[in-house]
Amino acid sequence: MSYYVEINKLAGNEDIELPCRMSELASGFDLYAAVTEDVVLEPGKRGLIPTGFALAMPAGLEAQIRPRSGLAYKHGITCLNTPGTIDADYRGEVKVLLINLGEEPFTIVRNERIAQMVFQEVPRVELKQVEELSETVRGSGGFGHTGR
Ligand SMILES: O=c1ccn([C@H]2C[C@H](O)[C@@H](COP(=O)(O)OP(=O)(O)OP(=O)(O)O)O2)c(=O)[nH]1
Ligand SMILES: [Mg+2]
Repeated sequence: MSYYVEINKLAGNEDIELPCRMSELASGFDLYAAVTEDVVLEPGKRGLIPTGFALAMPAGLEAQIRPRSGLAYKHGITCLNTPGTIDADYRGEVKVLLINLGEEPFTIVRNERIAQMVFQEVPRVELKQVEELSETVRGSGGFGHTGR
């Protein structure tokens, strides 16, 4: 399936790159930091990083905000709430909640790629309350009950 998603650059962010696929078949659009000055994340600290844009997705889509593996591997930088959820009806600025799990301070500079955004289809589900659930072999076994 292909979709059109509207994107709106917010005032003051004319210089910020639009989310961008870095290769033809990349799952994610890389997101660029719209910080107005350098932000230093000390080890163990988190920060809500603006991206300078807002979206309007059609019903039935969501966007997930995911870490970039390079930043995670090299610097311990990840998304605290990964995958972040952008609802189809959200019209505010998309933001990225980063946390520094590394040992060194990490500086985020304007227009640096900090995370990626993956669009997903979301089925429309209604919950139906019942008195008893259908039986399965697994039943209520979970959390490693099949072994390590
Ligand atoms: O990484 C994220 C996660 C969320 N959001 C925005 C878009 C999303 O639609 C909204 C709400 O997110 P979520 O439902 O995860 O947060 P909540 O704590 O449940 O807030 P709310 O009560 O506003 O739904 O915040 C972001 O910009 N970045
Ligand atoms: Mg919510």
